[in-house]
Amino acid sequence: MKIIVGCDHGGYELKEKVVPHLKKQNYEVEDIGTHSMESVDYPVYALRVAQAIAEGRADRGILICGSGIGMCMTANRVPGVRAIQISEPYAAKMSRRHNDSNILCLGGRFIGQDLAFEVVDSWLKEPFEGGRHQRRVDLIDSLVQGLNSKDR
Ligand SMILES: O=C(CO)[C@H](O)[C@H](O)[C@H](O)COP(=O)(O)O
Repeated sequence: MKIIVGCDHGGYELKEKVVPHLKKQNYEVEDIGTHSMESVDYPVYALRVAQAIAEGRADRGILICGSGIGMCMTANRVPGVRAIQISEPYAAKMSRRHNDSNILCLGGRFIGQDLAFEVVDSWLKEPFEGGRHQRRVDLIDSLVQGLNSKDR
């Protein structure tokens, strides 16, 4: 599984811990930065990761900013992205089982290393259940397409 990871300055410290944690488990990881604590704008990184997921250049994305909220808002503007902002493992699992979430957004200022690892690991390992949940996930995209249709 290939995982693309992005962060802003608020998520940099946690990202620096999450990337080696993923590599240790033999995931293929692309780290698109940022690569320091210097202040940057989170939408730039969120969009890069979201586009990579939408275009199939990576299987999953992880975005980390101060709260994870701005990253999540931005990523969900890209069709095909189902980003979540959460801080606990059961929500991570449910977002996989029922929503087939493909980007996990974490708050580097909200969550410590151990809990972050637990959330990431639960999220990566949990499968999507499909069935009635696939119908509902498909509806998300079709409803958005309807909203964007010129015929409406
Ligand atoms: O986008 C965010 C909130 O949704 C992130 O937490 C940012 O990291 C944060 O807004 C950056 O704030 P700063 O005061 O510029 O460090």
